Amino acid sequence: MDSSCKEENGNPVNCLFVHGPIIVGAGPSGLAVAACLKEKGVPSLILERSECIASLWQQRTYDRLKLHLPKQFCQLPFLSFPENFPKYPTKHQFISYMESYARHFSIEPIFKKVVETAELDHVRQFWRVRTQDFEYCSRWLIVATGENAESFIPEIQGIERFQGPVIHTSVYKSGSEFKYQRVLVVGCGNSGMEVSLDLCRHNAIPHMVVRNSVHILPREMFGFSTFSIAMELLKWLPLRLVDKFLLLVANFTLGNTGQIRSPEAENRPNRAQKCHRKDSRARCWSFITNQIR
Ligand SMILES: NC(=O)C1=CN([C@@H]2O[C@H](COP(=O)(O)OP(=O)(O)OC[C@H]3O[C@@H](n4cnc5c(N)ncnc54)[C@H](OP(=O)(O)O)[C@@H]3O)[C@@H](O)[C@H]2O)C=CC1
Ligand SMILES: O=C(O)C(=O)Cc1c[nH]c2ccccc12
Repeated sequence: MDSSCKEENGNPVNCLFVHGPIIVGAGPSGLAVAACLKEKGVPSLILERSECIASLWQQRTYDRLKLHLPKQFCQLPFLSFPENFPKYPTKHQFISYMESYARHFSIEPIFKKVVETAELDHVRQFWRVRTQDFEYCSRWLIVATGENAESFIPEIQGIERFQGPVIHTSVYKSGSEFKYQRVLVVGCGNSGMEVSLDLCRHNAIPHMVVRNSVHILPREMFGFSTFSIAMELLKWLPLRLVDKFLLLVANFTLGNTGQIRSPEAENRPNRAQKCHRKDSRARCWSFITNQIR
C-alpha cells in the first residue's frame, strides 16, 4: 500500500494506493475471494465495517443455528471443513472454520472501516473508495457485503398499539426469553421456521404468519441430503421437474403440509393464508421433520 496526501475542499485527504483489488466485507465471500487471489499470487485488501470476520455469523444469529446443507456444499475454496466436524456444522464450528481459513491464508482485514462511497475515476481508471478517515485507491473493487446484511422490519399498521417487544431475527438469540409467552413470527423462510421451532423447544407459544405459498422439504430424503439429491437431478432434469419430484417425495414423507393451520386461523380464513404448493421456490425446512422425529 502506498500513501500520499492531497487537498480536497481545503481538507487534507489520506490516500492509500492498494496493490491488487479492494474487497469490501470480511464475510465468507470476501475471505474466499481474498484466498483465491492469494493462491494466484495477487494481493488484496479487505475493508470491514465491524471489528471481526463473519460478523453476521458472530453477532447477529440465533444460538441454535446450524448449517442446513451438508458441509461439503458450504466450504470455501482450497480448505475443507475439518474431518471431525459433523455433517451439519454448528454456528460456532462454522465461525471457527472461518477464523482458521483467514489464518491459513494470512488474510488480515482492516476492521472498523465503513465504506461510505466508491467512485470510479474514469480519467485515471481506478476506484476511489472512501471511508471516514481514508481514501483507498485501486484498479479493482470487489463488493462482498452480503445479501442479508441489513435487517428490515416492514411497516405494520397499528403496531404502535402492541405493548410487547417487536424484534428482528438478527437480534433473536433463544426462546428462553419467551417462555410461556405467545409470539407471532412473521415470515416463513428458514429463519421464521427455525425461530418457531426454537420457541416451541423453550415452551413458548409461537404462531406464524404465512402470506404466500410455501414449499416445505425435509432436510434429508432416502438418507441423503435433499440439497444433494436436487443437485444430482439438476444435472439431468430441468428445475421444474426436480421441484415436482422433491415435492412429491416430501408429500409422501411429511403428509400434506398445506393442511397445517391453527384453529384460530381456521375460524378467521381472511386473517391467515393457507399454505399452497404453487410456488416453485424450494426451501429446506427442519421444523416439521424435527417435530416428527
Ligand atoms: N441454517 C441455515 O442454513 C439458515 C439459512 N438461512 C438463509 O438465510 C437467508 C435469509 O433467510 P430468511 O431470514 O428466512 O429470509 P427469507 O427472505 O428467506 O424469508 C423471508 C420470509 O418472510 C416473508 N415476509 C417478508 N415480508 C413479509 C411481510 N410483510 N408479511 C409476511 N411475511 C413476510 C417472506 O414471504 P414471501 O415469500 O411472501 O416474500 C418469506 O417467506 C436465506 O437464504 C435462508 O436460506 C436462514 C436461516 C437458517
Ligand atoms: O439455501 C437455502 O435457502 C436452502 O433452503 C437450501 C436449498 C436451496 N435449494 C434447495 C433445494 C433442495 C433442498 C434444499 C435447498
